[in-house]
Amino acid sequence: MADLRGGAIQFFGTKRHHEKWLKDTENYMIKGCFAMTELGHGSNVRGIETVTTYDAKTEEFVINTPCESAQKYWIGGAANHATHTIAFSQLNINGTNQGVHAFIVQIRDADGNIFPNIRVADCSHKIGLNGVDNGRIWFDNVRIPRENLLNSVADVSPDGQYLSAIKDPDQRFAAFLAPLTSGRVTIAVSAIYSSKIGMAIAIRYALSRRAFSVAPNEPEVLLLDYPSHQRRLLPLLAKTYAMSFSVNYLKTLYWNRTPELNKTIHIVSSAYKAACSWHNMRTLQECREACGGQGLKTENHVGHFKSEFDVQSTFEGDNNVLMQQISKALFAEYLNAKKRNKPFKGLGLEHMNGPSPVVPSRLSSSTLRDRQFQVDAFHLRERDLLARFAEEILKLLSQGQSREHAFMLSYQLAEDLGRAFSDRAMLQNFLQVEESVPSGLLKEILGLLRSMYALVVIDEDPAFLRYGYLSPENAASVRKEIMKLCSDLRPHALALVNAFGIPDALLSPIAFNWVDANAWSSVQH
Ligand SMILES: CCCCCCCCCCCCC/C=C/C(=O)SCCNC(=O)CCNC(=O)[C@H](O)C(C)(C)COP(=O)(O)OP(=O)(O)OC[C@H]1O[C@@H](n2cnc3c(N)ncnc32)[C@H](O)[C@@H]1OP(=O)(O)O
Ligand SMILES: Cc1cc2nc3c(=O)[nH]c(=O)nc-3n(C[C@H](O)[C@H](O)[C@H](O)COP(=O)(O)OP(=O)(O)OC[C@H]3O[C@@H](n4cnc5c(N)ncnc54)[C@H](O)[C@@H]3O)c2cc1C
Repeated sequence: MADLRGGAIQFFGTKRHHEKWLKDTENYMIKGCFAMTELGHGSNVRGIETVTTYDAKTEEFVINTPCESAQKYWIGGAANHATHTIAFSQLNINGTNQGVHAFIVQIRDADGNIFPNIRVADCSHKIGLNGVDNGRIWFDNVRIPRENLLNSVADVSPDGQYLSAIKDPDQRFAAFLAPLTSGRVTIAVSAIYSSKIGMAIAIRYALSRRAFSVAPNEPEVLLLDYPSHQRRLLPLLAKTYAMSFSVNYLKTLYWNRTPELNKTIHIVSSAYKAACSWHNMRTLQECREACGGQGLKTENHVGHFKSEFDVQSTFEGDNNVLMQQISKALFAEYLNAKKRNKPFKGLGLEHMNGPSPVVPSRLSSSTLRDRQFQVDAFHLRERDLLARFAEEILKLLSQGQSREHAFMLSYQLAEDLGRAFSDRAMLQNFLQVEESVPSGLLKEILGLLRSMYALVVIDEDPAFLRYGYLSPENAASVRKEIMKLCSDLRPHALALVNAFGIPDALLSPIAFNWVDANAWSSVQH
């Protein structure tokens, strides 16, 4: 995708690249694409098989696709339009593999003719996102100037010496991956935009659609007056609000990024991209079903959006793989603190430095709605899961397992921990927004939404019961309180979706007068 390519030149490139390529990329004289993924390797970037060598005689790099699994795959824009690509490849200098590097390669001329030694094919029809021409690229010993190596992290001198200020191959690799973060931020934001549209359509429809009377000669009941319908939609609305505040926080964090924050932004963007894209799919499915048959009409968006946005859990990093980055990073923080006897600092783990929170044995309605109880419950879960995860990893290591194998075997606690981290960070983001609002009705309604978010997270995660953070009686109280919160939020449902500020034109006929929209007079004759 052009924006990824432009970003890659900005991040991986240096002055010579910025001056030569950025302007033409921005004004679309150059149509770019981003060729990282291969048929054989997508998540495992370190495993890609494209190989680049250096010819000191001609001061050129030679890029080659050595086998069919090395063909670049899924490359957005490559099938029909892109003139240039950022090709990711192993760099082999004098027989030593220096790891993954990025190169600018022209693949078509301005008239769209494929360049010599380049082969391109289409990835064919997809279940969604068919507006993007995803393509496949083979490089047949393509020669490019030495200057086309994006050299912000490493360089090759004219006589073929490999030069890099980052000696540690892991950190050099990390530097090459850092630009992916902006795409993940974009996807997290975009996922919540589409969740908001789905919610606005489904709730507005539920405020006009009726089904069954509950007493003779009474009007049929509005869908949103069914407690069960409220239970299906309003917790998702609360989560959408929580994630909207969270992606705004992430955008600010990214916008104000510094090299020291790179790692934090990688972890938070991985967590939020996964959480928000999974939430979007779940929300769109529930909204689609809540609209009944109308949810299947493309013009009503909610169903169609599912196929368009399903890819968000995969591209820019598979969600399950990105979630592993969180537990890996938290384990490193745990070792750093415990083994070096240093306080936790960063990633919001400072709560680990204080005493373990105690959850009251009897959870009244006011306690369940109390922000301190909610924060304590989330802190307790994260703290306990991190300790359990670290203990399991250290035990496996002491039994002689490799680090990679230990992480592979501890996936259940890793997934629980990744979720606990993400939920707690989002609750913090929500509370920051709520605290910034002056007392009054808006603050009260935000408090209801925040409590709904926190209690639904507790209700949905078996860890709270599994590890004893809550008793079965307390878990039952949580469930009852959610029903009460649905009834408290019901009167504000329309205002809450209107507050998203989505222009009517971006909603769909069933969000308005769907009888008129389907009247004979509106049938195209
Ligand atoms: C430039 C952008 C401009 C704007 C963009 C707008 C875009 C709009 C989006 C819509 C269009 C999308 C189209 C789709 C495009 C694509 O899909 S592009 C291809 C995407 N592919 C991936 O995301 C690959 C996913 N895999 C990885 O990222 C990595 O392989 C990995 C799984 C994260 C790492 O695996 P591994 O080999 O196990 O290495 P580790 O040991 O885990 O990591 C090494 C160290 O590097 C650190 N690190 C990893 N990633 C980053 C990062 N992004 N930023 C910073 N640091 C990173 C990691 O934490 C490790 O550090 P240490 O633990 O300290 O060693
Ligand atoms: C529509 C679309 C557009 C795209 N655009 C681009 C683009 O422009 N440029 C580009 O470079 N790429 C692009 N991609 C590729 C995308 O980035 C990859 O699909 C993604 O990184 C996942 O890699 P993969 O498809 O090889 O899946 P794999 O990595 O093979 O993953 C398959 C499954 O294995 C699981 N898995 C993988 N590793 C592990 C592990 N260590 N532990 C447990 N489970 C694991 C994953 O969770 C997943 O469920 C695009 C993809 C699509 C579908």
